[in-house]
Amino acid sequence: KALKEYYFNNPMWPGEAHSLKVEKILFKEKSEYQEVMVFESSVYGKVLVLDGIVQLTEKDECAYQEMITHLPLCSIESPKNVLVVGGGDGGVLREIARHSSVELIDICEIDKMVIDVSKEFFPELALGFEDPRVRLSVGDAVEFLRQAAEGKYDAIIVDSSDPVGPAQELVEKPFFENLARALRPGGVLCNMAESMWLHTHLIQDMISICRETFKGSVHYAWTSVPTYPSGVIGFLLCSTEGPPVDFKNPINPIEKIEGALQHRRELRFYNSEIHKAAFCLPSFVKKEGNLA
Ligand SMILES: NCCCN[C@H]1CC[C@H](N)CC1
Repeated sequence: KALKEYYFNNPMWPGEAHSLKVEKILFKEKSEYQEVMVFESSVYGKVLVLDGIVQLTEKDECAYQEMITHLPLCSIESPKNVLVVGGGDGGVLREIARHSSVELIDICEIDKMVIDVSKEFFPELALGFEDPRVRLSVGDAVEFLRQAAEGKYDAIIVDSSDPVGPAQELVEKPFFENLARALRPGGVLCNMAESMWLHTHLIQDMISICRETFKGSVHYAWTSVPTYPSGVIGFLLCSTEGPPVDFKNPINPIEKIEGALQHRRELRFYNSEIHKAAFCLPSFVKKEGNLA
């Protein structure tokens, strides 16, 4: 009931709610930043909820974690230094670990409770923290990016929650400018970019900021995540000035990376065909948001 009420009043999707039957609440506490809850659902396995918003479910998390990771990493020759902003559940780390060329995985997550809860209830995601290449910083990514060395990373993945809580600052221009500064020439950013059904204005604002900040290319891609509002979620793929990046044709296909498909947990959603398809947009999206 509580989950439903919040959805009807949530500014991100006013007037709509998507409900899951709660079999059993497994964890519910307030961290320094948000309310963290885990419950057992009837058909989607365990569910992680932050401030009443579904972050991931065991059944469909593969679509989001695999796409947000491999869309950028399969678009550049051999990624070495990667940064994750957010992603405290560990799912993106699990996916980055499939890329044998990667030598350093920095992650900056603000809420330690999310990490601890994932380790307790979502071992299939938290296994991402076990990779020796992972270097964890618990803190505010805005500060982390201010301090980041110029041109340090080949790829940055912003796996954030919605910009209505701790992640509010992650959609503002100064943050994108620091993301661009921390990337090498021809480096790539993949940013969670909400739903094309619900958030075209927010997406347009982010695209305008990115077009000014990233002098390479800026593209919108999307995937299906049944437990997110409207059932889809998008990603902004940006590259900095330098060697051009063709996001729509993966030059580093996952199928050709030794051991990638089976590394730790089998790849369930992403493949090179769905990579290309992800950039195909409905007409209203191309028209409305000049998201071509
Ligand atoms: N790392 C788990 C996914 C976090 N991404 C967000 C979850 C909530 C959604 N409304 C938007 C994406």
